[in-house]
Amino acid sequence: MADGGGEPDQLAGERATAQFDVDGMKVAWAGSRHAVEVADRMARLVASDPVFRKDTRTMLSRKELFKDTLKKAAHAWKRIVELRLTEEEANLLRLYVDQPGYVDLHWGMFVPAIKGQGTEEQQKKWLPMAYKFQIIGCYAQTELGHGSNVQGLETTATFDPSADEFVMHSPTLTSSKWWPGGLGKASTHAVVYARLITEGKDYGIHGFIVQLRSLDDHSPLPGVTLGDIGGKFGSGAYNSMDNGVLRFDHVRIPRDQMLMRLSQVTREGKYVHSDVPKQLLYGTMVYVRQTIVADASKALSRAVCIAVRYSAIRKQFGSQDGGPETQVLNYKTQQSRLFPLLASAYAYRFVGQWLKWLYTDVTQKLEAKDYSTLPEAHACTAGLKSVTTSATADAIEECRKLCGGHGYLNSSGLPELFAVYVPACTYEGDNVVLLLQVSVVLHLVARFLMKTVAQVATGKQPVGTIAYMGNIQHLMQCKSAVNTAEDWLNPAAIKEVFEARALRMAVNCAQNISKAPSQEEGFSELSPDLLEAAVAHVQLIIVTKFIEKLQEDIPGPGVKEQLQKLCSIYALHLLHKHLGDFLSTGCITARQGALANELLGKLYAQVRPNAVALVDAFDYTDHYLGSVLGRYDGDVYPALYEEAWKDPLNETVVPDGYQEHLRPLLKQQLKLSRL
Ligand SMILES: CCCCCCCCCC/C=C\CCCC(=O)SCCNC(=O)CCNC(=O)[C@H](O)C(C)(C)COP(=O)(O)OP(=O)(O)OC[C@H]1O[C@@H](n2cnc3c(N)ncnc32)[C@H](O)[C@@H]1OP(=O)(O)O
Ligand SMILES: Cc1cc2nc3c(=O)[nH]c(=O)nc-3n(C[C@H](O)[C@H](O)[C@H](O)COP(=O)(O)OP(=O)(O)OC[C@H]3O[C@@H](n4cnc5c(N)ncnc54)[C@H](O)[C@@H]3O)c2cc1C
Repeated sequence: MADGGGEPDQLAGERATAQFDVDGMKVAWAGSRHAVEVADRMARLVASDPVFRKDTRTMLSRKELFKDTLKKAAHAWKRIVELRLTEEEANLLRLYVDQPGYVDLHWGMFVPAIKGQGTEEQQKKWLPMAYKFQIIGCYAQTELGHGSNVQGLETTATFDPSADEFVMHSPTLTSSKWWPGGLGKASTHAVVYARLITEGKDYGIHGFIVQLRSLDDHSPLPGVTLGDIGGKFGSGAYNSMDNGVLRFDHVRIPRDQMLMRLSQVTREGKYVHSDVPKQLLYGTMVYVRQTIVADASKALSRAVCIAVRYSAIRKQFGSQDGGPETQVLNYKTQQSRLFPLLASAYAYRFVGQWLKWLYTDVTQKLEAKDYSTLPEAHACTAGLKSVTTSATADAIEECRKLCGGHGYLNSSGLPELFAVYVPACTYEGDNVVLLLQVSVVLHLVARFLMKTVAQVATGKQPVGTIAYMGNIQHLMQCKSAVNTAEDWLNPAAIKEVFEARALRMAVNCAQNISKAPSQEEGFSELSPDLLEAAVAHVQLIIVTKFIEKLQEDIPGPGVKEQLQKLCSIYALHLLHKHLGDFLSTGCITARQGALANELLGKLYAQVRPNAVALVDAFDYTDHYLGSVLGRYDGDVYPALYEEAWKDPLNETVVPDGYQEHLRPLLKQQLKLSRL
């Protein structure tokens, strides 16, 4: 339809200008042809099922929304069982249902916590029940008074040897468990983190499996107080989740419900710690942080897909001589705001795939009792979770603005996407707190290297993602050789300046900390700088993993070439954004910074004819996108128009409240005017 300026054929035209094989790009994005096929099948299965409709979700009351979530979760499970879906298929089906709910915590945290921290015997007992949904579990760690500081949790689990039981208790208001998803209304069980006390001694935080609700009528068990903590940011959005509050009043559980893989309490009440590092208690968080990084690319690519397609449809202003209006995607400002986000979506996708590999590798090593890579796994998951979620939340909001006024409508899908996504900056570790964890590692390495710089060639070399720091002698004094804008296309030139920037920032911090009266004071004083050093290090990891991805065989005409452009855009837009870091650490000159910006402009122009095809490669159904602006067919205006009429306000022509509030007001004003 061409009525009123809406031109769906516009997207067909955009697709025709693509200079690469979109199917090949789908494979590069998904990771394999098999992954494309399964994702496509599950997405279509969900999209074609009326139970999974979500177009009126933002108009539901909290109670209706929660009930709708229960219905969808139960229906999804029914389909998973009926169709005998594999674990991979079931996870994808749940992803495409796209409604946060208790199942996310059941599969995402309760089951992994038992797998990671339970003994074989405990796994045999609890996992089959969890796998069949005979019990529903959540992850109850955070308390009203303590979230980031896990060591500060107050809930107690005191061993009573006379009964061979633990007594779970919430001694203060601030010890109430507060936030756990699925806890408020749905869960029957929880893995509860509490201070273990035995023989009068406090042994710190440990995990316990606790039944909360009756399996007959779902009522809370004696001594257990449970509820939902209340409405959250945005309409629809994360309000489908029953984040909950939990208090214990001397609730007894059998001793064997303490998760005992890391440490045990004997029948007599003796505390025994096995030879595994204590930090494995945090293993579930490492697992989830890794999945959150992979999810960042999904959320970001959805927002970018909407903004790119709509920008190709939307037209504003004509040429001076009254010619047709211009697609807003042709404006250089729109491109310079949007294409770095498109490039970031691909960058996060590839770093997410790498992180999954790292996590699997570390897990295998842990099983073989090799704990050497645990700090690397912690620093990478914490840092990448922090940087990718913060950037993604900002990017979704930027995409909303890129869609102008219509982006602010719920029907654009962007307000809800933002509201669902933005707590990722807080949950599973506040992003600042997590970056500080990374900076501790960087500071230690930088301090060590500064001390041993003379013997660094013979000394113990840093490995993994901090290996570059071992190249300290070169990186502290190197000068970029870039002389033309095109020189910045060389991945080695990019890598060198990102490494030098990250290392110099870490070393500067370490030098300044060493001048402070104590390391603790120095660390506190310098913490804003340490955060920036950690960000520089994490951005280096993302850039490096993108470059490494391009060294792989990537089939499909033109696919690798497009990815090379996106990789350059990703790195150079960061260089442009953080120019102050690169200049102040002396890694590049002002002229080299200007050359990078010059190249960026050229790259945007090269991406422009491919932009729509690059978002098509994400392979999202209209159902999953949930946006009238991002429709595959580009038929935006009729859809926007139709969507408006679905609003409950439009159910009557004259609004409710007219008789009580509008009519008397209007009549009164009329009378006054006649006086
Ligand atoms: C089906 C598949 C789908 C899966 C997807 C599911 C996703 C579902 C999404 C649902 C949505 C939301 C879920 C949200 C759930 C939550 O939010 S759960 C609660 C999360 N809470 C936190 O993240 C708390 C953050 N705080 C911490 O992690 C720690 O307290 C902190 C690391 C900040 C500090 O730890 P401390 O022990 O107090 O202190 P330190 O002295 O700093 O550390 C001691 C040493 O331990 C090392 N360390 C710390 N953490 C880890 C870790 N995770 N792994 C390994 N090592 C760790 C640290 O480096 C220190 O080491 P050192 O002594 O220096 O060598
Ligand atoms: C939607 C949602 C779902 C959640 N789901 C769960 C769940 O299923 N299970 C569960 O157990 N928990 C859950 N949580 C809780 C979540 O893990 C915590 O909110 C999170 O870990 C942050 O802790 P906090 O709330 O104590 O923040 P705080 O630590 O109080 O943060 C407040 C401010 O202080 C700053 N700050 C804190 N410490 C430091 C420091 N050392 N240095 C500098 N600045 C600092 C932070 O950066 C932040 O700006 C959920 C939270 C949300 C929002």
